[in-house]
Amino acid sequence: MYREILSKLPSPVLFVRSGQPAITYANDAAARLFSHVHLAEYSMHDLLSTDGERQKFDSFLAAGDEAAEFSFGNASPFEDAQSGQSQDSERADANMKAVVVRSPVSEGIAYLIRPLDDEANGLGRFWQAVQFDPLTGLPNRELLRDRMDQAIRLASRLDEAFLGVLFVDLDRFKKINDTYGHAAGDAVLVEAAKRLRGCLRDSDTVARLGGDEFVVLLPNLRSTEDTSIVAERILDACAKPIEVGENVFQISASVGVAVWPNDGRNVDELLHNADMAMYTGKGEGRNTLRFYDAKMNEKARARATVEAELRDALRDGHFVLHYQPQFCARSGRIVGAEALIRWFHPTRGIIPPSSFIRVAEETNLIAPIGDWVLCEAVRQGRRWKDMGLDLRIAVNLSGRQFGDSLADRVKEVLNESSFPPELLELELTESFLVTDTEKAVRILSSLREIGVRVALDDFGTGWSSLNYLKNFPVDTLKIDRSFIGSTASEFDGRIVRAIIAIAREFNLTTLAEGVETEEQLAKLHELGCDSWQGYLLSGAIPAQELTEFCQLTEMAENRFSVQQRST
Ligand SMILES: Nc1nc2c(ncn2[C@@H]2O[C@H](COP(=O)(O)O[C@H]3[C@@H](O)[C@H](n4cnc5c(=O)[nH]c(N)nc54)O[C@@H]3COP(=O)(O)O)[C@@H](O)[C@H]2O)c(=O)[nH]1
Repeated sequence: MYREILSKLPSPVLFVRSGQPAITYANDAAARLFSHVHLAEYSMHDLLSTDGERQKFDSFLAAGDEAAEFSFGNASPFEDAQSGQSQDSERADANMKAVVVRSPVSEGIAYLIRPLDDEANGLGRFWQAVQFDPLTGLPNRELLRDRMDQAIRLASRLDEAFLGVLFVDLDRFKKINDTYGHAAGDAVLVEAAKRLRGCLRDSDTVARLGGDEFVVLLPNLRSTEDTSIVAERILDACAKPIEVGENVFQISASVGVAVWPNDGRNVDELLHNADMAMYTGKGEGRNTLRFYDAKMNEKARARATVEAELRDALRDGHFVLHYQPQFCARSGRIVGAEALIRWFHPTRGIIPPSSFIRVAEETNLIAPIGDWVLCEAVRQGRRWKDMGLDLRIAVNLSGRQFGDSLADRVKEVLNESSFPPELLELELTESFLVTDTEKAVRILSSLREIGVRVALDDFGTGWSSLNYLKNFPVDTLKIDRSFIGSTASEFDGRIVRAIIAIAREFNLTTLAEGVETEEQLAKLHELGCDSWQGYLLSGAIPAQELTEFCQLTEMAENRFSVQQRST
């Protein structure tokens, strides 16, 4: 009962048990005063305002006096964030009376606190540091959680009240940080924080969780639609250019929304679901607004299962490569083979890459999987070479593999199998080249030095810029199957002709993919395409079948020549 009374006392009280460094107990008023910070993680020393006060406190403990008075709350052990100086000269925020308590149950010191400031102002810089993000001055995660918790309690007592939680993540922020340095990144964050604050009412909270992640709390909403009005305002505010020194940055934001009570009953669920909505939107493009729906959780669970199974597959050797033959248009001979991964799932059978490459990329499992593909394809190329088949092996790369260490790794893999570099062709898409052109030129040049070939996959679909061809050392343009079409009438002759003309101009070879009919092949030949692949003669097949296929085509010399077909 006494504990109950103590907890309800309007004055803040702390207690530290003898022999323990940290605060043992805080009554409700003290917890409120310190904004529900975990006081058990702090000692009384942490709370005292100056070195002088701390010395006085130590002497009090050493002397064994029954009571003493101290002031605390300001400089404490924390340095001034701007100057790095301690602030001993500044005023205290509270007075504290320390009283020794000796009872049969417990022995220690009780501290009775009398705040000098009003509670709403908090306890100066000490609590500022504990509850606010030092860069932007916004509430941090702890304070946000506390405010969300309070807002949920309040809304629970009201009829038809809603809370909106908006998870905001800046797009392209990492690139600014990496390219222009942390000072520029910090300036962008400060400006973004200011803009977010400007989109809200005083009673709303915007907190910075860390990095480029912010959360907006809209308490006591009358309608869930209000969240979209604020979210749209945030998207607009973030999409305006940000000037930092001489640079102008064009960023945007992705926003995910979860609404209490429909999308989560507590702080964790709301934050998790708003985050998931944001993440789903970001996956579909930038500058997006997504509202949480329960299916996102199902998708996330399914994704987590695939991720775990992919790890098992890599460990247990459940991936295999199939090879799709590539034909020379003039001779009709097989000149190469594209390695395409397949997953032999123990219960679900063969799973095509379209069902797992994206998860592998999102989880970065694509790095070890892609490395396995490279090694296995080169080993197979070596086996064919040993049989007298000089096939060029094409390997698809993920953007995640396209880094500064790529050339060294490729060299290592080629050396391990003594495989000629000119028989390896790495396929990449133009999207690899757009984010950091200097880096792309560096990587492609080191691949060129080794002597491996590079093909631009899906050429003409999306990012194409003739500048790439001028600046990037590549060897082959793969004409995307969407231009070849599935019937003769869908064959886009103008585009295919243009791609072939561009390739000639830049001294590159062309390879058409997705050739399914004789008519398409005849047209490609007419337009002067160098090589092709497609279901017309073969999809991707196991290595052994391709060996037999090559032997057969060798026997039927020139059987597949387009020249012969078209004449
Ligand atoms: N990073 C990696 N990506 C890989 C790897 N292996 C495959 N992939 C990528 O997955 C996508 C789907 O590949 P897949 O299901 O194997 O499909 C390939 C061919 O089977 C298919 N194809 C071939 N001929 C035809 C045809 O005549 N018609 C038709 N409709 N489809 C055909 O095309 C796919 C090959 O495409 P591309 O890579 O653009 O040449 C695909 O994007 C693969 O790139 C891997 O190891 N790593």
